Amino acid sequence: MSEATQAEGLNPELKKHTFEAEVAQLLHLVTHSLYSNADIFVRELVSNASDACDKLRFEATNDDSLYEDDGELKIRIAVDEDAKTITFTDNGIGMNETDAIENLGTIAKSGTKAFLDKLSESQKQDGQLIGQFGVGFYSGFIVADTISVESRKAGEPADKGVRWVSDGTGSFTVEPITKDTRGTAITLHLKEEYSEGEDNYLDRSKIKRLVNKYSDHISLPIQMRKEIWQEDVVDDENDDTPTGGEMVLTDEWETINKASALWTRSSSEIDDDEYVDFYKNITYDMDAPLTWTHNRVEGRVQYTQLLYIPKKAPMDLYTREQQHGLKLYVKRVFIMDDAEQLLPMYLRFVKGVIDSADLPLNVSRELLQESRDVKSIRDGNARRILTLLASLANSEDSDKQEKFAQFYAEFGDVIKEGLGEDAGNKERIAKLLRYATSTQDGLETSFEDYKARMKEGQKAIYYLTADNLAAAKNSPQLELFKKKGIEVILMTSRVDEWAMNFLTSFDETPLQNIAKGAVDLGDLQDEAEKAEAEKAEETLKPVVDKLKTALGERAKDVKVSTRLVDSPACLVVGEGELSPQMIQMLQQMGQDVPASKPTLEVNPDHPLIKKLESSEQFDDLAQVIFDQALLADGGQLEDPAAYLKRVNELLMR
Ligand SMILES: Nc1ncnc2c1ncn2[C@@H]1O[C@H](COP(=O)(O)OP(=O)(O)OP(=O)(O)O)[C@@H](O)[C@H]1O
Repeated sequence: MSEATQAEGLNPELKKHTFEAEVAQLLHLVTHSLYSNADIFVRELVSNASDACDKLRFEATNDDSLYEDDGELKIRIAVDEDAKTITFTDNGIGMNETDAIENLGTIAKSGTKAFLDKLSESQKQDGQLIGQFGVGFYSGFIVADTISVESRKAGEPADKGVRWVSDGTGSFTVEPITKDTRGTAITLHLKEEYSEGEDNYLDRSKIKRLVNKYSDHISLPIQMRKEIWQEDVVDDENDDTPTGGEMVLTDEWETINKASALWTRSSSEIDDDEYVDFYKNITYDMDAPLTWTHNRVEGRVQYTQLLYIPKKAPMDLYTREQQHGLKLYVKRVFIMDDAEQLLPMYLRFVKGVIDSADLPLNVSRELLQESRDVKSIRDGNARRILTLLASLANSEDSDKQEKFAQFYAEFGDVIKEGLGEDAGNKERIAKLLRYATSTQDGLETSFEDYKARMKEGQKAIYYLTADNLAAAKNSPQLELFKKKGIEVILMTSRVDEWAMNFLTSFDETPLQNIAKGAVDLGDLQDEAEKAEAEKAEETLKPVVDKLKTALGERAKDVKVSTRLVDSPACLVVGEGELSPQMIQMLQQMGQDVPASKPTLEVNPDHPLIKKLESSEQFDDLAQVIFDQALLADGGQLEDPAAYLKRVNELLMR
């Protein structure tokens, strides 16, 4: 702490102190780098005043007399245009001389000191960066050339008050004063440039706006003197033309914030209407939310989460520029909107508020990205939302089931992205997924339901991806499964194939895409069938070889199929390879995907394949069979005109 010296020629009790070296450095940075963020002083001083009230409330739990018959904690902001000052007054815990010297002359937090030391010269010019750590009280010096603090500590006599004054350069003075009221009044003597023109902080409406923007949810009343509209009084009896009135300041104080942070209240005291109103307030959604969850989370980081799931997906859910994330508060002080670090991408539709006392007040987006505390909040939020969804999905209550169905119709595809993004929650996400199947049309079969219906001896969950339900149901790949009465999950959304790359099993049962790799029905295939397949492979070998030559570069290979019943042929890609549709989709999205060729599988029992062997138009027929297999798979022909020409020629024979 600084050495006190007697200031010459002034109050004999006035003592001059020099700032701790780091404070002087910080003050220099604050005034030189933060001028473009000048507004923050309002937030910082209101937040300090609110903290001081919180501290008093806490101390008073053991000693009621600290309230000194003034238990109504509040913050007042007064503007004096003549003196060019703005004063923040609170009736919180207050400070005595020792406190003032200690708290306003040093930097208490070791982290801030370390941060300061690490900054390079150019970084010190960077307002964003400087704003990251708690500039707190010192932010007042961005706009003020002198700050005077008058304070008296709760429970101490009136003559133990203190006046602390500084111009924010190298030193400050303290002197004893008599102050009847408990608490602190901080007066900023505004610099010329902040008391006129665009940046005029003497403008009451500007201060009100800033309080509403940053501190609306401070749970104490923040008051300003009430202004009323005074009509111009017309004296001239002969002339009653209105000449316009003016705003007049009254002696009455009015509360300018809502003074209640919904999320800080216990959920048992909040009714549904309040939750819905608050949601509408923060989202501008006209509709009520589908559901919400409100919790105090204790653990490594303590925070309150109030998370909402909207009823409808926004138009821009899939555009990259979509604003998402939660509102972040630190100790009820608004920090930022759309804090995207607080939620994983696949939960970008969730709205709400996070309030943590463990994050620094001046936390920036960059800092959020690196913070372990933020990661732990993000993980907590993801788990909480997935649990909420699971409780809807598994509920016996038809209302909740209906809500889940509504949710799934709007956001089902987005949460599938989580399979790739959030490996830790893959199982939880997989449990929420619902599909149509070859035996059930509605989007309602879960992997769990499917497993419960699996045939005896079935070792895998079979699924098929296609562009739409009709294409999936008519897919040649499905024929053998239909014949054997094996249910297959039909996935028809664009993200399915991509998402399923990340999910290879569910609850220890492997998941198998029936259009990829060899069909392995395991115990569901009997010995006789296997023997027959081997025989067919042998007899058809000359045709298969000839097909390979005819198709050339188009097919990777040609094989005798065991999965076809009614169709002559189908296309198959290798295990782990991308389907032709997926390749096409990625290419449309501008991604550089290496082309990979499918294998043509032919049905040895189909008349068309049988006819091939002796056909004079072998080559044309081979191309047509390949093209049709591609069409049946939902693919697009490279040369539709050539295909039609071939088909027409064959028809005319
Ligand atoms: N209105 C006030 N009443 C009582 N004490 C105050 C008041 N304003 C500031 N102080 C004291 O001064 C200290 C320094 O304030 P400052 O805003 O610089 O840091 P902080 O509030 O501790 O940190 P941060 O602002 O980053 O949360 C506070 O910790 C508090 O002890």
